[in-house]
Amino acid sequence: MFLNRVTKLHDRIPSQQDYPFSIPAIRTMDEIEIAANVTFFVGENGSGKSTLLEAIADKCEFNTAGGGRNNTYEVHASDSALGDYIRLSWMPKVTNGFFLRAESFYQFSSHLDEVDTTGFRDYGGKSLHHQSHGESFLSLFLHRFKGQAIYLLDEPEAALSPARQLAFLRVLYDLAEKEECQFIIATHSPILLGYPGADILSFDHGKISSIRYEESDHYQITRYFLENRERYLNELLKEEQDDE
Ligand SMILES: Nc1ncnc2c1ncn2[C@@H]1O[C@H](COP(=O)(O)OP(=O)(O)OP(=O)(O)O)[C@@H](O)[C@H]1O
Repeated sequence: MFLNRVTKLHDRIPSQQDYPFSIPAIRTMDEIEIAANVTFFVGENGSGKSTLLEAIADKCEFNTAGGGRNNTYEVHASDSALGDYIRLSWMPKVTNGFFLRAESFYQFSSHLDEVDTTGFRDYGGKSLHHQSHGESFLSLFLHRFKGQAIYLLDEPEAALSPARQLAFLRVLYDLAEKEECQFIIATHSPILLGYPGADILSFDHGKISSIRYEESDHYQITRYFLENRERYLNELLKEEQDDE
């Protein structure tokens, strides 16, 4: 493990009312201990997961649109709003890694087409544009990701079928356990969250706190839905009709 703590620099904050400090979990954040090789950020939409992940990518000097340190290309050059207000503590420090952001992966693939001179050696042997969305993600994980590095992934499940999410768990295991790579992953996937031994940090209820897998909404709602689909749908759709 490399990154072991993220500290918010309280004295520098200009206003608690403005983004990103208007987000409750970011406003109340003090210090986050990163306790495992695989850490998940979970929480409701808008709870601040991407904001913090992007700030960590910024401090790692990765391209905040997606990529590693050497990937500079123009795409909504998003200056991290939080990056200047956090400090990362390392033991030891690593500079290798990658920030995966599903929404700008297309632009990253175009950037790679322009600069690659290796026959896409680190990306499965062909342009990412010539692979499906899910295939290109898995190629990245399988070929580009290696030891002594930190990987920041924002909703990697976006492109992956349930079967490929399981395949990703296997890749994650090999990288985290055998190569000792570190991962921080923002996710809504109850499959990915099931990774054994991961630390799950919830951004819900206005604070960032470590929770058990079974405590996550993702696990509870998915489980309840699968076990009670008819009743659940009846209630849900009836409520909508009643509302009309
Ligand atoms: N550049 C910005 N300026 C102002 N507000 C922003 C900006 N980016 C995000 N926000 C707001 O901050 C909140 C947190 O956004 P963020 O993208 O971090 O959430 P998230 O937990 O990653 O959500 P999701 O699960 O939907 O990806 C949201 O309410 C969003 O509208």
